[in-house]
Amino acid sequence: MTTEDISGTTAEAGPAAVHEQSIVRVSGLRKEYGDTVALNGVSLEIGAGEAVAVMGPSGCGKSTLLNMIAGLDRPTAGRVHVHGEDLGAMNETGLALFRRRRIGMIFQFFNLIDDLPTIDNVALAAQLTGTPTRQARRRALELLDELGIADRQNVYPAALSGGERQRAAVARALMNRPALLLADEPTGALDSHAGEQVMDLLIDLNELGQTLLLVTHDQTLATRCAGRLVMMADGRITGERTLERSA
Ligand SMILES: Nc1ncnc2c1ncn2[C@@H]1O[C@H](COP(=O)(O)OP(=O)(O)OP(=O)(O)O)[C@@H](O)[C@H]1O
Repeated sequence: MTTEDISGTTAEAGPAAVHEQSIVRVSGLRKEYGDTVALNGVSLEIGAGEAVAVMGPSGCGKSTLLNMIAGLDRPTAGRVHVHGEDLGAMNETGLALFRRRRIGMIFQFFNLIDDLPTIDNVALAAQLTGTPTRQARRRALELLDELGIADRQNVYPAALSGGERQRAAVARALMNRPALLLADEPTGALDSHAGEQVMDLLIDLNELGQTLLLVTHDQTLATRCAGRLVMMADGRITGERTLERSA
């Protein structure tokens, strides 16, 4: 696999460029849901090419942080910059465009569309940004091929295994060559073998230069895939450390 083939991230974001350029800059982030303070002053910077895992007890604000960085929800206070863009300065249309073009997301339960064959689930991500159908399907097929599931292109999600579904979801997330790949418990619904495959895939992508932010309860996933671990509790970052990737 080459960087261009799969992540589409160019050499400028390769391992040598780690930290030279911030992909994520979050400062003083606060998020309230009624009386609940989900985030209470979170600041975090992620350099190009980094793989960062966020861990912490249930309800500590991990998914809320991910959602703010993805522009899926707006903070009560604080700033989020992704790839140099200030999310707070964007209107809803701008945020939707930003998400489609700059962010790839994978979730525990894949979020594939049941009524679309695998290839169209993947291609749709590019079609929504205006890429012509033929071109989008061509890239979708290339990605499915790189991820080892090209033979499943015409199968509907219900007939895919868990690991194949997550691979399809990764392909969809990579369609628009995102600056940032966000993963929320990406192995949470998978058996150990499929989980291993998805971990290997995330490691490969990061080694090719893809910046990765991962939320997980799974210590193995964090230590295998990430180079930095950020610990959260009660809506705050309580510590962080560099990880030696355990291959
Ligand atoms: N849309 C929402 N409306 C109201 N409260 C919310 C909403 N989203 C999150 N919360 C609350 O904010 C807090 C942080 O939730 P969040 O989902 O970010 O935690 P988490 O660390 O990701 O948890 P888990 O590990 O269980 O997924 C929790 O108290 C949660 O109940």
